[in-house]
Amino acid sequence: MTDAVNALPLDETSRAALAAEGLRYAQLDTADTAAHDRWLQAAYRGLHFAAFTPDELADYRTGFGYARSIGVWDETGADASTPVATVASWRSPLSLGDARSVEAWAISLVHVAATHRRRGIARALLEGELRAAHAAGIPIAMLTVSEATIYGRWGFGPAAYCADYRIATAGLRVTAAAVGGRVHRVDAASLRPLAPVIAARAHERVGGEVPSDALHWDRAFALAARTASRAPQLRAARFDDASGEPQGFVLYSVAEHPDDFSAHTLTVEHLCAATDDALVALWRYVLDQDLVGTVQAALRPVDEPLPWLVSNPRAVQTVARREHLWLRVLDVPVALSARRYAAADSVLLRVTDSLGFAEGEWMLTTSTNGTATVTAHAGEPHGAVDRAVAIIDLGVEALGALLLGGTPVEALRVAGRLVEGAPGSAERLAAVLRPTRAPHLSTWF
Ligand SMILES: CC(=O)SCCNC(=O)CCNC(=O)[C@H](O)C(C)(C)COP(=O)(O)OP(=O)(O)OC[C@H]1O[C@@H](n2cnc3c(N)ncnc32)[C@H](O)[C@@H]1OP(=O)(O)O
Repeated sequence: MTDAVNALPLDETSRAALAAEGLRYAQLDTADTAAHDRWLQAAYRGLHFAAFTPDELADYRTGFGYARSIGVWDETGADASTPVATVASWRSPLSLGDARSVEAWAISLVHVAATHRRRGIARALLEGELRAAHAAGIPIAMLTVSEATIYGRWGFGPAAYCADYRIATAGLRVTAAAVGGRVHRVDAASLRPLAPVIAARAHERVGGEVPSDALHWDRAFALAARTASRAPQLRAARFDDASGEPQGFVLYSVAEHPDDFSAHTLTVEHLCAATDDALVALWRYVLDQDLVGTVQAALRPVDEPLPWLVSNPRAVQTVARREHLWLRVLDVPVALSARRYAAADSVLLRVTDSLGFAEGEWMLTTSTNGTATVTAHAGEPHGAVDRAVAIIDLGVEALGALLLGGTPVEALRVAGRLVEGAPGSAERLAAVLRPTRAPHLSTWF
């Protein structure tokens, strides 16, 4: 059953727009098992995943039932009971670093069947989600995307980035100083209960993280029907600090090299560290494996200290770097006042938003203790503000991109995505937003 906190009312504007097209827009009744199964099959088929088996459907019905699942049905189609479009959403904390977080509306499983594309169905779904979340007082919407070309038009901007690394480990030494505590090789399944606990601690250290649900962790640990066949390949290690407290873990698999038994490839499936010591110790464990020539790790932080842990920084190749978490600000004062800031200053943000939620002039005033106040700037028209204030004109998608401090202000200025209303304003905003660690999201949702 959809969790009560996620059961926001259906958006009437989108319902009417789709009804005018002869389409029924409705919230899925997750108590109806057959309807739920058809919705799940349609949503995942829309993303080109293989069809679910009955066991897999049972996992997903239970594991994903908390979400608000919406479908669009075409009663004139050959299979009228299967939705031609889907979207799922739920309330979730979004980490902001410095042990802070803010509530956000997570949006996922957006799909429109190939038979119904380019008729405005996705627009109705997305705008419906944004209006529903805004009406419920949720300050930010967020998603991870299939294509980076889709969501900017609805005010989302890329706010956290990720990198894929490949490390040539032959002859490579880990030069980082040894840390206290120790790494234990363990059964993957034994780690499963600890994973969300350690992840929650790790997420406090960085902006951009979103807690994973139980089904996600079951899949990661090869305990779900969908991934059970991977269990024999899955290896695990746990890091305990000097007092014996688990502070990190790594899940990995090793693929044999067809010709060279000393050049296998180790893939880091998930490395989670709640402390610096855990991070260093787990990377040491991974990189020190004999008979491995290559280590690869995807979806890692862009500021991973890997090159600085080893004897040869060039052995660490960044094979991909891309945007990962997209944010859409719905309530500027709540979104901006939730995080900590790196410097004291006053910045007037003049935000344009075609959907209206974030439109306005907002005064961000930060103090030396890192806190901020954000108020609607009711005073002067453009250009007549206090000369001591930095002034930035920007669209809501640029505001989303900047929110966690992971997108360079200067790059947005050069690209014309923001405009200085007073000289030096971009540099001042960058100083205010600078995070300790690059924002990072270690999963998809
Ligand atoms: C958060 C997530 O779930 S990410 C997963 C997104 N889903 C997928 O990638 C699955 C495959 N793709 C699809 O299902 C569909 O093509 C969707 C959902 C991307 C788009 O659905 P549609 O109903 O065709 O979109 P709709 O007709 O409402 O188009 C709205 C706008 O988006 C644009 N658009 C639609 N698809 C794309 C695309 N793939 N790339 C760029 N722009 C697109 C349209 O041109 C239109 O632009 P406009 O601003 O000029 O009006």
